[in-house]
Amino acid sequence: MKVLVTGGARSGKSGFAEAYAAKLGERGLYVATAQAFDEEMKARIELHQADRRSRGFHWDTTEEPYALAETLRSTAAPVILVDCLTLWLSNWLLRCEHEPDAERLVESRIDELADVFGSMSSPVVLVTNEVGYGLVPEYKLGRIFRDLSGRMNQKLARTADQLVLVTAGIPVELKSQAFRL
Ligand SMILES: Nc1nc2c(ncn2[C@@H]2O[C@H](COP(=O)(O)OP(=O)(O)OP(=O)(O)O)[C@@H](O)[C@H]2O)c(=O)[nH]1
Repeated sequence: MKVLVTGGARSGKSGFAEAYAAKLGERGLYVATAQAFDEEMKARIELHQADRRSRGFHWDTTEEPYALAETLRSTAAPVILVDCLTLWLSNWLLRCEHEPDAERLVESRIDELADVFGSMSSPVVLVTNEVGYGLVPEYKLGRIFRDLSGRMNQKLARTADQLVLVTAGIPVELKSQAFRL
């Protein structure tokens, strides 16, 4: 079962993805891609960790800002939840930003991730963001990020058995296993 959960910031997508993943298996691996660059982010992450504990979500946690494909390939966890791909993408773009072919380099990471996602036999839930609804970003890097995010989501949604859009806390199923072509 390959699930892609998408939505805007604070849409409730992480909470939904976590509850859904917990239904797919009692134990699993939570893969966090966020990095605590400042105190605000550190506090936010600690809050998430405390919140998970208080809700009785006792999965193993791993923090992996870059090597997602490798993590998915090597894990023996019965269920995997990754939160979130947008930060993972941004981590890669910032790492490659001074390379002349940054966009192509990051795109090849997306392709690698999509390949691994397609070959997963254990249930996996990936969380991503809808980033393209606003204004065209003023800076080139922002525009590249927006385009890569859109292409990444399309590639993963094509492979997913199920695509869920979360808006204002309400999950809407956009693709179900029954409609997989
Ligand atoms: N490093 C690390 N990051 C974590 C951990 N738990 C959660 N996160 C990160 O927290 C982020 C999600 O939190 P927020 O940014 O507050 O949520 P949001 O995506 O804006 O809001 P929702 O749409 O409501 O989920 C994800 O990118 C996770 O990677 C953890 O244990 N370690």
